[in-house]
Amino acid sequence: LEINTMSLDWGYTDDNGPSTWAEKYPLAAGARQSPVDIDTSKATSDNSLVDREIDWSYPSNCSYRIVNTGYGWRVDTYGDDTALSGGPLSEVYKLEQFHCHWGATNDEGSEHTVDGKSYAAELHLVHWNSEKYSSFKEAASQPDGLAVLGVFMEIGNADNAELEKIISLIPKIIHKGQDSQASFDLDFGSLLPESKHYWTYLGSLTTPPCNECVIWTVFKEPITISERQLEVFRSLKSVGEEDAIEPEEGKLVKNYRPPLPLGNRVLRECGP
Ligand SMILES: NS(=O)(=O)c1cc(F)ccc1F
Ligand SMILES: [Zn+2]
Repeated sequence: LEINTMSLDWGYTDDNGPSTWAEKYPLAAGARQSPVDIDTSKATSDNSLVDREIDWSYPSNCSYRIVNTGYGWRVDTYGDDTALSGGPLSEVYKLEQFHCHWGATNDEGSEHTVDGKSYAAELHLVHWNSEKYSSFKEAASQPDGLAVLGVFMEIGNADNAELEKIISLIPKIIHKGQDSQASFDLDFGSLLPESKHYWTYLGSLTTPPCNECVIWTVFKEPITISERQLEVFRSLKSVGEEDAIEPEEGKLVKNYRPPLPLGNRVLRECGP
């Protein structure tokens, strides 16, 4: 008798959420985990980052694939002519993908918090050290393998026009496993805040297997998205089309990991 419990290995519900991850993914209990609460009084602005602003160059027109991972949407880029350098980075990193985390209500949803404050959502642009390693997969097993840019998102009256290009594709990927190929000109510059001021620290992937391979750079200034746009995120489903469940079930209303202790890690900042 084979019972298909279809239970996810991990997720964000009470029985498979962040507090249970370490049972199957021991790295989740490590001392260099992400996200963290950014205690601004602990941030040091030593001279190591002075005039080392974070530099990115992304293409204006590119083809992308957006996929419903079951944990949210993810846009896979074909990071050929992308480059991230400067700031805390010693090498040039290539953009692999970007995705988002959000909550069921607007007073939660970001993964990093600032002095205990959550934002409504958080955008992650994931890069890998293509100077030292030969693939994203290999880089994800190295302590300096990945560089993730974190951008806080708060609710404003206006839609975010760049994000709208992605949101318009979400109705095509409502169910887990669905994907959509699109080539659109995405101005990444407007997915990032005007100010380049940031905090940086050494951390991990915020989902299992929680590898401790990320140099995190979190921008201080949030970007704004509209409530409607955030509702579209929440309309995604964590189950496949074939999983017969009630229409309201399986909705991805939250996919963020709460903060872990910074421990004795250094939190640096660049810019006021
Ligand atoms: N949320 S994250 O940016 O830490 C992340 C990036 C990946 F490429 C894979 C898993 C992750 F959890
Ligand atoms: Zn993420």
